[in-house]
This record gives sequence, structure tokens and C-alpha cells, in this order.
Amino acid sequence: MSQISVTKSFSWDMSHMLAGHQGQCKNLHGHTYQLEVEVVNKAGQVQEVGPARGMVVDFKDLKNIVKDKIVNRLDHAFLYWSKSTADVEHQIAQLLQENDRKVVEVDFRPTAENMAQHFWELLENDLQELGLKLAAIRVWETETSYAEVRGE
Ligand SMILES: Nc1nc2c(c(=O)[nH]1)N=C([C@H](O)[C@H](O)COP(=O)(O)OP(=O)(O)OP(=O)(O)O)CN2
Ligand SMILES: [Zn+2]
Repeated sequence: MSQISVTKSFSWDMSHMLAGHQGQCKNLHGHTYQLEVEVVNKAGQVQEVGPARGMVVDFKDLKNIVKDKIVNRLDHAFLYWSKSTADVEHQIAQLLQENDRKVVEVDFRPTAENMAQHFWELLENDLQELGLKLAAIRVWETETSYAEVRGE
């Protein structure tokens, strides 16, 4: 039987650096990240009654969760790897924090792959409360590069 999903896209600006990278990405730099969140509901079909009749989920409800959990927290932040192997990353984070600038600390190297995995974990519970399951998360770091996590 076929299954129907919906996908909503988001974007925000964020800086990071990849400690240990052998090319340009070891430098402090930024991206306009694009995130695609694809969900199905438990039946794999659209809802049959109520205000979301004919919908997997109202796009607005999906938007509110993703903005709250991810986009609003990360927009215009420096994504700081707290276990970075580069001293300069700790120094930058400290300087920004002392000057009341937006720093979001994570315990993973901030690659698109690790972000996609982390976003999956951040969204899973809230979506479950709406009767939804994640089908895929895609994190676009540039116009030509993305990482994807898919459900089974
Ligand atoms: N597998 C991964 N490789 C790289 C990542 C990553 O998260 N996962 N990240 C970076 C850099 O942070 C940055 O995103 C550079 O990526 P890249 O695609 O190389 O960027 P370009 O500007 O060179 O893209 P073009 O469209 O090819 O010009 C590096 N690698
Ligand atoms: Zn980058």
C-alpha cells in the first residue's frame, strides 16, 4: 500500500568551523542552512476527519514545532563544538559569550551529517505527540551539498 508524506522546508543563517578540516572549512565561516523535514502519520495516510481532514498534518503545526526546536534557536548563532580539538574555537566561543552574542553549544563536530542526526533526535518526541513519524531529514549546507537521515 502506498504511503503519503509531507515535507516542509526551513532556512536560517549560522556560522561554524570544522576543527581538524584540512581545507577552508577549518576557518570560521557561515552558511544559509536549508532544512527539509518529511513526516508521515501513523496510518501512512491523510486524516479522515476534523480540521486536518485530507492532510497528513497541517503545515502550520509542523512549522511551529520545527521553528521552536531548531530554527529560532540556531538563527544567527555560532554553532560551537564544546569538545573541539582547536583552541581557537573555544576562544571564539568565549569571546562571543562574554560579549552577549548568540552561541549554541553542541557536543558533536558540526558537520551536516551530525546536525541532521541531532535534529532528528530533537524533533522525534514532539512529532510523536502529534501522531507523526519522521520519514527523512535533509540538511543542506550549500546549494550543492546535503546530508540526509531516513527512517526505516
Ligand atoms: N561530508 C561533509 N563534508 C563537508 C562538510 C560536511 O558537513 N559534511 N562540511 C564542509 C564545510 O563546512 C562546508 O560546508 C563546505 O562544503 P562544500 O560543499 O565543500 O562547499 P563549497 O562552497 O566548496 O561548495 P561548492 O558548491 O562545491 O562550491 C566541507 N565538507
Ligand atoms: Zn561549513
